[in-house]
Amino acid sequence: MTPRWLIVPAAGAGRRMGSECPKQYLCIAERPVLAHTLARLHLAFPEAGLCLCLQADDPYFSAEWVPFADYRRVSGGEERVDSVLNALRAIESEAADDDLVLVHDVARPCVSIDNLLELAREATLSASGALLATPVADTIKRDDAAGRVQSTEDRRGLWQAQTPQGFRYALLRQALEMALGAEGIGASLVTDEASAVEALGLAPRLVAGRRDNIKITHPEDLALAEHILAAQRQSEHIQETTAS
Ligand SMILES: Nc1ccn([C@@H]2O[C@H](COP(=O)(O)OP(=O)(O)OP(=O)(O)O)[C@@H](O)[C@H]2O)c(=O)n1
Ligand SMILES: C[C@](O)(CO)[C@H](O)COP(=O)(O)O
Repeated sequence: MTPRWLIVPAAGAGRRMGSECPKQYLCIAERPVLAHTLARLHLAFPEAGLCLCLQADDPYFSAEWVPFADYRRVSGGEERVDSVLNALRAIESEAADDDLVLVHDVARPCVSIDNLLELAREATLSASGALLATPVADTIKRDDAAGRVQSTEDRRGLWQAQTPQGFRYALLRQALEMALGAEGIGASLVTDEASAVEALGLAPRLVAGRRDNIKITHPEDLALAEHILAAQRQSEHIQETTAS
């Protein structure tokens, strides 16, 4: 099932990147990260409605990077999860309770089409939604707040969450309104949409994704993303050549 709505949080400041402009506007292969991410989402879900969360005074954005016919610009919030809730509120009058909503970080331009389609399928089948994730492949250490190892964590059963994460509109709206409400767990603990749904006592499905669906966060991630996108383009070219 193709999602009715795509929410793309793109209102972050990119502090950990330390660049002049927010990381979503840094260029890879002569196009901003934002353009790559939106193009990838459009390739998978051309008919979806896009809600793009941007800083209200974002001076970098250009509509030329938006391939979607149906798109809305939504003001971002203080935290990532606030931006997502703003988008859900913005489409309230148009959304049906069982509309499938996918939320995908603008900072993840390398997500594969196959993973996007598989996540949408699993999110459709799971009443509690679904998220892309990868099993932890490194040993996990917990520090003692003084730069030393306090403990080694049992990594069995641990996953690194990615995006997209997909849920029905009514469930995601209820989960975020409750998590961020006066009695909620608060934005600092809602670092992804799934955690708000889990706070309702539900268990979203984990969908094993590719490890190269990286979130561009630190300076070294940009060159890595550029390499991944180049390799994906080469692979797609080879597949097209073989098919023709
Ligand atoms: N108030 C916010 C904060 C983040 N994001 C978006 O959420 C995604 C994941 O957040 P993160 O990687 O933390 O981005 P930043 O918050 O920009 O990075 P930093 O924490 O380094 O400032 C990004 O696409 C970012 O643009 C958002 O829409 N609104
Ligand atoms: C949503 C997310 O990408 C899942 O791993 C991650 O939680 C975003 O965290 P950030 O600190 O807002 O980058």
